[in-house]
Amino acid sequence: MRTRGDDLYVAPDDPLSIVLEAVVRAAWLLVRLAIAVVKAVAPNAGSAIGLAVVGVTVWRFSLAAAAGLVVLIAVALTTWGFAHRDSFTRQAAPRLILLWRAPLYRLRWRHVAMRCGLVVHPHGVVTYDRATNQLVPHILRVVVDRSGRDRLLLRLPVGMTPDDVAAHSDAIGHAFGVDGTQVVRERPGRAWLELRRRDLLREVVRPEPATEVALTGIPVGLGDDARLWRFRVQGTHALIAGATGAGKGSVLWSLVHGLAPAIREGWVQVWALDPKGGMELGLGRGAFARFEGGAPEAMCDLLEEAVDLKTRRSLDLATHGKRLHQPSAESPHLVIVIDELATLSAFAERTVVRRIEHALGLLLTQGRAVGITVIAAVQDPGKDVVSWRDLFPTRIAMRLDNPIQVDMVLGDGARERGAEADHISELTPGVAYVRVEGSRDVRRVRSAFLTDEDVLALSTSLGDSRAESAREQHVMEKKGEAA
Ligand SMILES: Nc1ncnc2c1ncn2[C@@H]1O[C@H](COP(=O)(O)OP(=O)(O)OP(=O)(O)O)[C@@H](O)[C@H]1O
Repeated sequence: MRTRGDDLYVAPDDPLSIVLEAVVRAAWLLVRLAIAVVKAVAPNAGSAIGLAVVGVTVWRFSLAAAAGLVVLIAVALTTWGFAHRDSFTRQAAPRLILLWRAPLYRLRWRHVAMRCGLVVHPHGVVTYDRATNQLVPHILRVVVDRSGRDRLLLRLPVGMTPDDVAAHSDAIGHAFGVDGTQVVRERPGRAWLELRRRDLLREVVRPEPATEVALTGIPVGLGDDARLWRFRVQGTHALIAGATGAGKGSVLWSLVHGLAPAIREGWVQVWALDPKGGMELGLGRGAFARFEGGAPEAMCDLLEEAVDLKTRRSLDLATHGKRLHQPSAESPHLVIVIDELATLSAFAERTVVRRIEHALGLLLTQGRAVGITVIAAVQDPGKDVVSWRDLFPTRIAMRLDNPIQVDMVLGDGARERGAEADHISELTPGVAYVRVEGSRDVRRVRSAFLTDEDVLALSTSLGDSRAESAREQHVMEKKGEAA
């Protein structure tokens, strides 16, 4: 006799039950996928509107109508792309890419963050069931910019800092298949994670035509954010560190190129010291008001002359009750360029070494307010240079040999925050990392490249204009004497 219980009994290997279970599981998976897609798409207005329009078209009309709409939009965009490539690349391309990339980042983010170890490890008892949701950063915004970077604005969970994100950013970059990453602080509790998909700095950067000069920011190259790299000259000293062939020379020449109009007008002067016998700076010596290339005593004398100038200017400022020097043709801003700081005193006698160190120390500690800027290049930031390093507010790390040198130049933790100067390729001389003024963040840049012909032309034109103004001054003096 069969009981009620026998009727309900279904054998585990019953084909019908297997199919039913598979259907239920598939439906559940689809629902979860749909929820995940909606959650990933919803925060991005563009993707959300696009999805909604397609959904409504299918619902109100038909699938074919929705497909037709998509094809129509695609044809319109392709025509725009062919007809006006520039405006399409500038305006449409980043927005279109964002439509699919933003949801994709959101869909994969939690999994990638957990796998890469970007997780807060809670202390004490975790009572909230879904606590893991709060242990990885939350993506607040995704931005795709024209320079080939995707930027994710993260809200950090309690217990996590931007440095923690930076420490795991390399692994996250690999997971998303990008070339490089960088972390930039936004405000407390938030940080931008920048993922570099295309490297703007792979191409050689040509110098901008030098126009009006502002000593607070001379354009010397390009940043990987597609903005100009501006080099502050006023009120600072700069140390440029890079292995041989890293492109230190191109930073110096780009700077002289950018200063050229002011040099012509006479309110900026560049004095150059090239301890390597003029190999680097000698080519364009016409650009410099003073040049010494090799003899330690002569270089020392030049530095001491600059110290005398500093003393005179300090007295002058004090007499007139001023705190800051204003450059003018009578009292030009002085830029002292030293091509290899470590060899400046390497071959000098002890007394000369002491004089050089004394003069350099005075210029670095007291020169800024009186319109004197020292810009020194160095190959090995470890050797003999460390004692000077802290006196240079602006520091630039070009290609370096090891990660320790990066922190030595840019400051502790700079390497971890993305300044991978030891990973700069030998094939991209001129690429460097610089500290962003007023913050601990670093920026990746490439200096503009002036060929030897450019340097010679610059040197000749600046040399000629200086000779011309010397002639004019001589004539004026003669007239004055005659009167
Ligand atoms: N910004 C740049 N863009 C493209 N190529 C560059 C750039 N800077 C330098 N180069 C190339 O790299 C070579 C080496 O550059 P440079 O002499 O400036 O390096 P350096 O760091 O001054 O080396 P060293 O310390 O040995 O003098 C140059 O001859 C030039 O061909």
